[in-house]
Amino acid sequence: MAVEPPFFKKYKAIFQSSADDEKEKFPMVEVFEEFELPLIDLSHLNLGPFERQKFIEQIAEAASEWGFFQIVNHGIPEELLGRLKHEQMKVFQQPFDTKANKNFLNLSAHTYRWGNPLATSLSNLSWSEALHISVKDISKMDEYYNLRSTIEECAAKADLLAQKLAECLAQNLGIKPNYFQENCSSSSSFLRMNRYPPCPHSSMMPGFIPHTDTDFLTIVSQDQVGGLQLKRDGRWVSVKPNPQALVINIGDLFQALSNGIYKSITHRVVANKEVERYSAAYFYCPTYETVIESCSKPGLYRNFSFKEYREQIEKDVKATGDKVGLSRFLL
Ligand SMILES: O=C(O)CCC(=O)C(=O)O
Ligand SMILES: [Fe+2]
Repeated sequence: MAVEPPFFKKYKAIFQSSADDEKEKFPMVEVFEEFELPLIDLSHLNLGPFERQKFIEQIAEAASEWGFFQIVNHGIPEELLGRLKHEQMKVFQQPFDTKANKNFLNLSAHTYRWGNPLATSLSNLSWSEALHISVKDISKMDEYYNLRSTIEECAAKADLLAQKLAECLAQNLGIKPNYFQENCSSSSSFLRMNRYPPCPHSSMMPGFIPHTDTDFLTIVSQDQVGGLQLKRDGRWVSVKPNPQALVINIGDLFQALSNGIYKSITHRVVANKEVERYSAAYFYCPTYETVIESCSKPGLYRNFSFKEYREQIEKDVKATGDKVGLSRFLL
């Protein structure tokens, strides 16, 4: 039984119509270099007040200059991340028909995504498959015990790490220390496992379309293949994989909360031509009722609840094929 999603079959018309369209040919190859993101050592947080302050300044600078950074000594054991990848490989090796079944893993119908249902051209067709799981639903996954328990363990560890980072970033802005404890519950976040099959046309189409993340911050564990790119000064920059590090990026909600000081940066993934790539991302989110309000005045954005933000995105994606995002909420 076939494992790979039927990209060519489903998107036949798009592949045919773009075959002789010169414009479509090389949208993915304008990368100029592989970049090492700011690399920050989390163990400094526990060395005393001076080191802690230095750590906070470092991540705050990375969050405002880059919107992205990497952390080492992050407290999520390498063994656990290895186990997650192993389980991830196993689950994506299931037949496509099994993965696409609406009851797959006993989770909701939209958990499994492949390609982009709204793709209109190669440039907005994602050559990847993903399992997007709400943390509150993990306990329902009773059939795949190892996957479930591994995800559970990862989500718990990632949640603590996300909270720690968010609190440091907030402290730098003068936001009260318990802001995240009050507004994020351990089940308001999401975990996404991504798989990028080898892509014969990786110079023509993204593995994951350019986007910003809809959360406070994201923790990404990527394997050695590479392909994650972020937009900096109008150019695409590749993030060099570092096996010891986790990638952290600021999401839309922290950009709004920080009144534009921290940047939610557009990023994408380019799939590899020959080998598959895996990544897992933890999206640190508040409860739906949480109202996001700029921490300083005058605010760049009007207040909005997380629920309103998600609903607006859903509307925009349906209407335009893309998320409009924070610019909708500018004052
Ligand atoms: O695969 C990656 O490295 C990043 C994936 C990503 O940006 C996402 O899942 O939002
Ligand atoms: Fe992302």
